[in-house]
Amino acid sequence: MKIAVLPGDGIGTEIVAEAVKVLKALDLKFELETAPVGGAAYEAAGHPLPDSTLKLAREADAILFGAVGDWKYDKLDRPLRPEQAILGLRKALGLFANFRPAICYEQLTHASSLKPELVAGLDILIIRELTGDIYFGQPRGRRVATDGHFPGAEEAFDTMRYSRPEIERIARVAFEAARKRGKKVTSVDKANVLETFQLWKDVVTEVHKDYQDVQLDHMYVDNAAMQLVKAPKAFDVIVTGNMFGDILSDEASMLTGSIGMLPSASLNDKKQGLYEPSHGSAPDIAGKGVANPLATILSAAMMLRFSLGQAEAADRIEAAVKQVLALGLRTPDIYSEGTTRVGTVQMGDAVVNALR
Ligand SMILES: NC(=O)c1ccc[n+]([C@@H]2O[C@H](COP(=O)([O-])OP(=O)(O)OC[C@H]3O[C@@H](n4cnc5c(N)ncnc54)[C@H](O)[C@@H]3O)[C@@H](O)[C@H]2O)c1
Ligand SMILES: CC(C)[C@H](C(=O)O)[C@@H](O)C(=O)O
Ligand SMILES: [Mg+2]
Repeated sequence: MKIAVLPGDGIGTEIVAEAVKVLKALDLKFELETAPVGGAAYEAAGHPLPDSTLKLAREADAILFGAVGDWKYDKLDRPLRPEQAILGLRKALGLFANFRPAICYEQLTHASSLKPELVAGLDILIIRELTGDIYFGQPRGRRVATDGHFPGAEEAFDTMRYSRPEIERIARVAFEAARKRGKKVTSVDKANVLETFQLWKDVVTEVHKDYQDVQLDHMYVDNAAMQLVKAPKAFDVIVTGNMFGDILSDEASMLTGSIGMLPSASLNDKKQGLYEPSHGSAPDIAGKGVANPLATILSAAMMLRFSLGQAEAADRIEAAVKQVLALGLRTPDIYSEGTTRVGTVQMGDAVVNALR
């Protein structure tokens, strides 16, 4: 089993080190190969996704990814910015299905942004389409406006696009996932305004005919953002487009206590996968040893389950995380009174100890 380890920038290196430590503590044989990505790769090789890193990612059975980005690269031309590395990997490997489970662990109900009773037992799954939408739609660019409110002014434009097969395959992923859990899918769109999402709604409704055992609801994204904080437990599986999924998953992370608790899996149709926390490189806390490594450690568990056929090892990691939380250990982002504040490395060590 070959795992490509791409730590990236900022807290990426700190949290991936902890996940690697946890993987190494399992009695499994992995070949781990590390490569630079993002700003780190730009510094080392002049490009955020060097060919050698992409090659390694393609050849590996799975990819463990940290995070990329830093404000200092904001002035670079877009193709050279660190974020292009993760977008490029998703596109190159066809990782269209992004699973972002928002689970509120029993011990963290008091760390959530919502009242404990609203999040106790929360277990929802956001399935975000990851290789389409306005993120990748062409054309895009800048030009001088020839119409609109300010003809002659500089304007910028992006294109929101989805094709029928793109929607169909992500809808199937969502219905299949719902079949194994709460049997309910909420498809989140903006069909009242956007043609792209009218097609989305039509196609999801058609695909649903093959999944009559699963309940399907449609919800506009603005309402979904509101319902997520009003009554999050009313959701089971949420399926949505690339941009709405990006935003709603950060929102959902706060129900779990912190974005440092939200893992993710990005899969293609061959079940090859990239596993990363849903958060970014957190430049504000990078290098301070305080980042929460649990989202990355839980992403490693998803990797074992989805790409490496090691469900038992995944269960063990998840149980170890629960045990560490039960011991009262908390990085600052999930700290609450009466618990013990620890740093990134101590948290990783505690998970390793709990595995033993
Ligand atoms: N997949 C990725 O690599 C990815 C994802 C999101 C953002 N980014 C990039 O990261 C950079 C910073 O973006 P941002 O600040 O908007 O988002 P961010 O997710 O990096 O940080 C948002 C807030 O959450 C906190 N946070 C994030 N992860 C945490 C953790 N594990 N433990 C504790 N606190 C944590 C940060 O300290 C910050 O206050 C940008 O360059 C952005 O483009 C990359
Ligand atoms: C860094 C950025 C390109 C990325 C996204 O928007 O997909 C991030 O926010 C995420 O959620 O993984
Ligand atoms: Mg995001």
